[in-house]
Amino acid sequence: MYPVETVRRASATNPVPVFLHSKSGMHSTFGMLIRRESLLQCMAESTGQGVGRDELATLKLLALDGALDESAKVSCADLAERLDASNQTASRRLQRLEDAGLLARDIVSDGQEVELTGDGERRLQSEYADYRRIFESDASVDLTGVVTSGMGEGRHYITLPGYMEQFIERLGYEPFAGTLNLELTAESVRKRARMSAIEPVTIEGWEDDERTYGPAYCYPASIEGSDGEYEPAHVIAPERTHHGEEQLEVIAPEKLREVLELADGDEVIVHVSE
Ligand SMILES: Cc1cc2nc3c(=O)[nH]c(=O)nc-3n(C[C@H](O)[C@H](O)[C@H](O)COP(=O)(O)O)c2cc1C
Ligand SMILES: Nc1ccn([C@@H]2O[C@H](COP(=O)(O)OP(=O)(O)O)[C@@H](O)[C@H]2O)c(=O)n1
Ligand SMILES: [Mg+2]
Repeated sequence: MYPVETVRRASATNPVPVFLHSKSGMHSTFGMLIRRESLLQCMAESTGQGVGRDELATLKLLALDGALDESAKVSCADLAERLDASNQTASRRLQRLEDAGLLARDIVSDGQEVELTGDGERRLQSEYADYRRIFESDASVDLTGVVTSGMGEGRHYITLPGYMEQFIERLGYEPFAGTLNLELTAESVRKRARMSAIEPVTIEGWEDDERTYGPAYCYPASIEGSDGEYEPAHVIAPERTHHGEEQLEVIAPEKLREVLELADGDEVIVHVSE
């Protein structure tokens, strides 16, 4: 068991829409997106990052200028004009984006070269996912990864009655005791953020006498191996996890290693859709 403090928690750049689907009243009276936006701002302020709506708009503009795949040259004066802001404001926004790790900058003699970092791209992907959610009803995403062995903890968590009872009721099946772990390709790690365009089934957190257990979000999926495709299954994203974004965990009523004849290193495609 790992101390809870070492656990990676969902953050503003994490695709898992933890806050949108929390049953703790986060979105009871306000529109979801407004609420999330204010939450992001508030998180940014509380961590001193200062990344809010204005900085995100700046980040989008830089991506449109080509700063996503390679560095792009910008001048503060030009940026200021396009943002309808002063030079000083434009400069401050770039600084904040850099401080928050969303933008890499290189000052050159006649301006600066900027490029979005991985976190910067993920932040925009997450915005994009929100818009897909608003405008597209049949959002789906295909993720590719290879089967890996994890820490052997999945079995423990899946079979805890506090989770199991909810799985049976909300997913309509009793999951096999464990999670199939996949190590995603670099491209799929980036694409993963698009999952937040898909409405997950929420498994709520709970507590016993000793500790609290975090919520988890289940995204409907089918799993395609070289031997065929399996459904039903769900990508499970626990709010508290020891894994990074390159690991995807999948649950299903049966042992996927057996039904799809999978072994470590085999490639599978996970089709996630509503
Ligand atoms: C339904 C579910 C709930 C979980 N809740 C917690 C939790 O409350 N605290 C925690 O430290 N880890 C939690 N985990 C995450 C595990 O500790 C771990 O990150 C991961 O699921 C282990 O997977 P592996 O054994 O397949 O590598 C949860 C996992 C699942 C599947
Ligand atoms: N639906 C599932 C869930 C887990 N599994 C496998 O069942 C075993 C137990 O899952 P686990 O999550 O406790 O173990 P690890 O993923 O940590 O190796 C692992 O070998 C998983 O890959 C599976 O084949 N199909
Ligand atoms: Mg597992």
